[in-house]
Amino acid sequence: MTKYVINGGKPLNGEVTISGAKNAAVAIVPAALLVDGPCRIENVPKIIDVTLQLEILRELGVSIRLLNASTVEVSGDCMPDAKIPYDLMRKIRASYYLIGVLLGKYHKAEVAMPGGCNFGGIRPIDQHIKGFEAMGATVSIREGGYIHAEAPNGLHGAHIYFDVVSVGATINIMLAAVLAEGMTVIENAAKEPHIVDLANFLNAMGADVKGAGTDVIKIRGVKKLHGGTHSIIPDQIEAGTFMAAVAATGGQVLIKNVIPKHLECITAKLNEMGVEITEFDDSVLVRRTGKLHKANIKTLPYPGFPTDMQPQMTTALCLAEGTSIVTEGVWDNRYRYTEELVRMGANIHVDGKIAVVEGVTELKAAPVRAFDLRAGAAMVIAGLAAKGVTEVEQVTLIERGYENLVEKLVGLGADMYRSEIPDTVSNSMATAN
Ligand SMILES: CC(=O)N[C@H]1[C@@H](OP(=O)(O)OP(=O)(O)OC[C@H]2O[C@@H](n3ccc(=O)[nH]c3=O)[C@H](O)[C@@H]2O)O[C@H](CO)[C@@H](O)[C@@H]1O
Ligand SMILES: C=C(OP(=O)(O)O)C(=O)O
Repeated sequence: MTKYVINGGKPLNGEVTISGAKNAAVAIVPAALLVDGPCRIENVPKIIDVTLQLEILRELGVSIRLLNASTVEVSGDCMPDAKIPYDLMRKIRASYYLIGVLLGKYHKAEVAMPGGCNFGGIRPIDQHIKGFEAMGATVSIREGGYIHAEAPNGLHGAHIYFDVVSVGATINIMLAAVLAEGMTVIENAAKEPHIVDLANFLNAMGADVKGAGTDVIKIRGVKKLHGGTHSIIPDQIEAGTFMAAVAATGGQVLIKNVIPKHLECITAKLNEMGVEITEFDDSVLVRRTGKLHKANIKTLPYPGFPTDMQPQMTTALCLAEGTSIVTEGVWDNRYRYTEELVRMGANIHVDGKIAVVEGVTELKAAPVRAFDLRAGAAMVIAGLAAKGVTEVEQVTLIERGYENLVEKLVGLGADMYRSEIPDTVSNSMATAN
């Protein structure tokens, strides 16, 4: 069992450098398989989801060289028929990008259903399937939870109108379309920064993708892609998490290696809450000295407020004066973590997609669990703000998406450490209890 032990109640001060974006890296790493020749990918975050994505590529026989701590070189050749272990695929969401990649390059794919954060219900892939079918593939779900997709005559361009704005479906269709015959048009596409980063990567390798970052993306298929170099954008959500942490604890932190434009929706909300933010070219200075004010938040697809920042901001709002209303506009159920905040003295009532947060003057330290990646980040923020010792369990879920979180927070003055109790010891403790 691995946990974080946090002796909270101290402000954060200093400088922190943001790593490459998880949700861009987990798309760009498999996208490298579309390329003939080696691709050098820089600013790759050292997080569990990327490690797993690289392991999946190794299962496909791909050669991967780690050139330094944050640069990998991926060769485009693979054994498309190799069976990737189910257990590996279902550990992360982004494993399903292998469908778009393998279907696009080899015209067939058989991969296990993906995993990822559990928001209490299914995470559908109907829009992905609709897109692949429109491009000429047949898709079926087979025994053992495997998705089988094939297009014996190759994929052709298509006009696809998504019923919902989906990051995953937009990426999967972009991956499938770059080598397809003719033009694919995606309408009602997602506009997140990682969609633009993927398009920039693909274009740097010789693809013809236009309109990424708007809700209409046009992809003209090309015969082949060539190798090259690409640097992954900074992680909007990691930066936002540090911003929310400073809001909750107070203090002053310079957050470096960010694209301030990607943070605007978070910056605007924190300003409303009384947090001062100064933007520089590639950094933001976040400062909170006074009280926090209430704010209402509604999560929406980009450029709206990101759902992946909802738990962290709700945690900061627990300490704001007055009543704040949070509305989750993307997922049906992303409030499970609020039970843990209530155990720390927060006053939150959840009704469906709405959480009503009555501010309290302090949170109290308690043992808590990370229910998922961002829920875990919220627990860390709560632990940093609460006086006393908070222990956060199940932190490997947090490490799916945050590089060196403990080291970065300790560098800002947090009093915390990562405690690893070998499984045999923790199992015998559980039995004794
Ligand atoms: C690896 C990755 O990038 N994960 C992110 C990605 O997840 P992911 O790509 O899974 O999320 P989507 O954007 O696809 O989901 C958005 C909404 O669309 C619905 N939907 C999605 C696909 C589909 O075929 N049918 C359908 O109805 C989902 O249930 C959800 O309500 O975007 C989410 C929304 O910003 C983020 O929370 C995740 O961090
Ligand atoms: C929900 C998230 O990730 P995933 O889609 O990979 O589970 C997240 O990054 O907050």
